[in-house]
Amino acid sequence: MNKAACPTGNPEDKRIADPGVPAPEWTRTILDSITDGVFTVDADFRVTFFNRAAERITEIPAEEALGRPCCEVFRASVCETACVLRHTMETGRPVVDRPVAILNASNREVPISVSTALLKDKHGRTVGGVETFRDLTVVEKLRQEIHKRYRFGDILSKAPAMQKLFAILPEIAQSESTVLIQGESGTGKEVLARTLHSLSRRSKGPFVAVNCGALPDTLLESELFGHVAGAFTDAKKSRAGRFAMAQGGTLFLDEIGDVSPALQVRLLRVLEEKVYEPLGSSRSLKADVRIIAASNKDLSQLVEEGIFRKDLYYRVNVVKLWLPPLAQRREDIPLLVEHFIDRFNRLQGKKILGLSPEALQVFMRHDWPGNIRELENAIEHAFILCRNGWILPDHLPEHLQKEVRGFQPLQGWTLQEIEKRAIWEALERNNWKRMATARELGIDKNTLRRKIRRYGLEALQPSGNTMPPLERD
Ligand SMILES: Nc1ncnc2c1ncn2[C@@H]1O[C@H](COP(=O)(O)OP(=O)(O)OP(=O)(O)O)[C@@H](O)[C@H]1O
Repeated sequence: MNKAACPTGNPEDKRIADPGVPAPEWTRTILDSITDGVFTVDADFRVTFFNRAAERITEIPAEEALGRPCCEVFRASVCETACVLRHTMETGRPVVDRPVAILNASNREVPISVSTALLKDKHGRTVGGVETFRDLTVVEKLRQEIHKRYRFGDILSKAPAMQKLFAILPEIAQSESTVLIQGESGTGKEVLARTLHSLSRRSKGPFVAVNCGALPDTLLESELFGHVAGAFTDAKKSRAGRFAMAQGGTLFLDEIGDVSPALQVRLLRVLEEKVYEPLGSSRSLKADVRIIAASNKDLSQLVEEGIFRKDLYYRVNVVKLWLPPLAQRREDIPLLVEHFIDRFNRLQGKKILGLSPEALQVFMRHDWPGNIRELENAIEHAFILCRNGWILPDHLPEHLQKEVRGFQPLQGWTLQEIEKRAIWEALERNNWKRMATARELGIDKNTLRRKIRRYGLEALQPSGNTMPPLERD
C-alpha cells in the first residue's frame, strides 16, 4: 500500500492509540476486516489500496486492481460522466452514500452506494482519494419486494388510501358491475380502468376507451353506437361504433360528465336494457359490454345542478372508486419518480441516476395540479436536458424552476415560521398521522401535539393542497 495515501498511516493522527505494530499494517488489518469495500487512488486515479471486501464485491483480486485506473476496475455507471471520486478530488467536497452501479468481473451489475473523501499528506497536500462502497444487492432485492407490494398492475402507490383500493380491486374486477372512477385529471383513471379490465373475466376481450369530452354531440353518438350508410350526409359506408368494438370486453367512457342530456338518455337505455340501435338503423343490437365510466368532475354535484341525469347517475354509480390527487399522496412522489426514470432509461437507452436532492425537493413541494401525468411529463422534459448523471433543478420545466427560485425567501423567515412550515409539510407527507409525523421529525408525540396547537395547524387539516399562509406571529 502506498504509504502516502494510507488513510490512517499518519503517525500524528491523535485518534489512534499506539497499537504496538507498524501503523500501515495495523490499518490494513482493520480495513480488511470490515464488510464495506475500501480503495484508495493516487492523484492519477490509479488504485493504491484495495481491501478484502472490495475484492469480494468486484470479484477482482487486489493484485490485479493495484496500479490500474479505478474506472477500469469498477466500470461504474458514472465512471465516464459523473465520477464521484473526481468530483471530490476537484472540489474537495466529500460525497456520502451516492447510489451507483458497477460491473463486477463476471459482468453482473452490482448496485452499490459510494462515499468519498480526500487523502492528504501531513502537510495538508492532496495526494489522492479514498472511496468506500457498500454492496446494495440485498437492499435492492428487498426494495424490489417492497415495490411489488406498492404495485397493482400498472398502478404504483404506497398511500394508505390507494392500498385500501388495491385490496378490493380483484373483487370489483371480477364482478360485472358498472364502475364509476372519480378523480382529478391525470390521477390514473384510465390506468385503473385498464387494470380492472385485465383482472376481469373479460380480459381476453377488447378494452375500448372513448373520451366523451373530446367530441361534439353528433360525432360522439355515431362514435359510440355506429351508423349505417346514409344515416347522415357524410355516412357513405356503415361503421361499427365503440359499443360494437367493445363487444365481449370493457368500454371505458372517460369524462362521462361532459355527455349532453340527449345522449345521456341513449346511454341510460343501453345500461338498462343492454341494447342500442346504430344511427339510421331500426335494428337493435345487443351490447355485451361492461361499462367503466370516469369523470374528473363531481357527478353528484352535476346531478344537483341538473346537468347530469339522476337515473343515469344511479346506473353508473354502482361501484364508485376515487383516486386521490397526487398532492394528497406525496409519499408516492419518490416511488413514481423512480418508476418513470426507470421507464425512460429503458425507452431511451440512458442511464439517468435519479433526481438530485434539490430537484427532489422541488418535486416534493410542488402541488401537481396535473397529477401523475404532470409528473411524468416533468421527468420526460428533464430527460431531454439531462444527458447523464443526476437530474438537477435546471433540467426541470420552467414552471418548476420558478418554484426553486421561490424557495429563496426562506432566508428572511424566522425560526418559528420555518418550524411551522416544516411541521405542516411533514403532516401532509404522513397523511396527518401524528405518530408517523413525530417519528419523521424526531420529536415525541406530545411535543408535536403542542406545536400543532401553537401554530394553529389543526385548522389546515385536511389538506386544501395549499401551503399555509406564512403569518408572522
Ligand atoms: N398510480 C400510477 N402509477 C404509475 N403510473 C400512473 C399512475 N397513475 C397514473 N399513471 C400514469 O399517469 C398518466 C396519466 O394517467 P391516466 O391517463 O390514467 O389519468 P386520467 O385520470 O385518466 O387522466 P384524464 O382525466 O386526463 O383522462 C399515464 O401515463 C399513466 O400511465
